[in-house]
Amino acid sequence: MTQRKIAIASDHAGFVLKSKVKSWLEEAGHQVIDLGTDSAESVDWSDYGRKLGETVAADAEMLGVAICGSGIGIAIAANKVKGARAATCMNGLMARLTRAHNDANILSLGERLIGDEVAKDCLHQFLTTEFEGGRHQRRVDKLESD
Ligand SMILES: O=C(CO)[C@H](O)[C@H](O)[C@H](O)COP(=O)(O)O
Repeated sequence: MTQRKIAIASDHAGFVLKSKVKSWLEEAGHQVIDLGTDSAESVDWSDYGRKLGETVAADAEMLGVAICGSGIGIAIAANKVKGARAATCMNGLMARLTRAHNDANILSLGERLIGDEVAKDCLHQFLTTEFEGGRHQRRVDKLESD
């Protein structure tokens, strides 16, 4: 697998899975930038989603992993940032398709909704699938037109 720069962020409800994701990615040789949160103390997904969106959107080579309880709130926050394309995924097929068709640059996971094996499969698919371009590029480009 190509080694990547991967930023990760979670709220308190995603903190445990974020710690595991960090280990799995580092074991696989990826460079991980951990944007927090750093404990299970209650924080706001809106802050961490924005921070992750800004970090990933600023570097075309970077991918991101966002985690909250459902994977929804933190993705909504990341997607407010221009250039961030976060997709909440519940299985590996969704993670593969959002890379292949949407050129998603942030995988969003819900710690309260999926187990470790599903999370690992989502990560694997997300990191090993290339954007297909072509007709999909035209659609993604329209996201950036004002
Ligand atoms: O944003 C969410 C809902 O889409 C996440 O699941 C949050 O992690 C959740 O709302 C946090 O809830 P809590 O009761 O404050 O732990």
